[in-house]
Amino acid sequence: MAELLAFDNVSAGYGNSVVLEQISFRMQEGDSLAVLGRNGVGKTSLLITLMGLTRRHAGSILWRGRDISRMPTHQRAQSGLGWVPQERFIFPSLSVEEHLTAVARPGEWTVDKVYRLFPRLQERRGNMGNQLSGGEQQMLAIARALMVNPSLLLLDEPMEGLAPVIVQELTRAIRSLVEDRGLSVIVVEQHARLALSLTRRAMVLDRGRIVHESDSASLLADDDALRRLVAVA
Ligand SMILES: Nc1ncnc2c1ncn2[C@@H]1O[C@H](COP(=O)(O)OP(=O)(O)OP(=O)(O)O)[C@@H](O)[C@H]1O
Repeated sequence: MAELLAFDNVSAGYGNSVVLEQISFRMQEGDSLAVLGRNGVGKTSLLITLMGLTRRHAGSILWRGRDISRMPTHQRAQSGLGWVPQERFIFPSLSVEEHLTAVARPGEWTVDKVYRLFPRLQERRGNMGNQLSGGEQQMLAIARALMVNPSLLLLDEPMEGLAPVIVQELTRAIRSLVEDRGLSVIVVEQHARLALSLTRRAMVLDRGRIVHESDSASLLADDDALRRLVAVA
């Protein structure tokens, strides 16, 4: 399989402060990676460093073998990085369908296809962003990222603050993206067990460094390691 992404000794942060230190990892096409860790250890910073929104102090980021370390954020998105930020950024005065058509790029994903993945969005197609529940906004944020036809989907705490029934719906959709369609994903999640059940590989951060890497299934089966690394009960 072709190499999709490589972080090579990346240190990055905000202004002079460094919050990610010497991060190195690789992803192949079709890989799925859970990024776990306690609050404030740098999980979101990892995703936004990939999107070019932190200050890089050292190291390089290779995307399909090309160094994108200096590439502006919009070009990273155009080259196949589909970012679903924690804040969701849904526009109050655009309808569901307008959110989707506004960003559409040619490729596998169409409005009809994302409606099949999220039937709830089809029911709400004419509703404005501010008329959606938190769960529907999250579905729309993922659907909008898919409309750009990304090669790698970056999900930042997609289940945060959502009711169990919505978490189930989102889990089903993300699982189908990963398992049936072979889409490459990085999932940052506080729900460690859920993220591990959705992915093939896992990485745990602590104070900006990688402190654990393994396949997701073996970490999921190791209660002691989960407690020690991510404080999961
Ligand atoms: N815009 C910013 N400016 C300065 N420091 C920041 C900024 N955003 C995050 N930080 C700091 O960077 C560190 C890592 O934060 P980050 O949000 O990446 O962690 P996280 O693991 O995603 O946490 P959480 O689970 O709480 O979202 C924290 O110490 C945080 O205070």
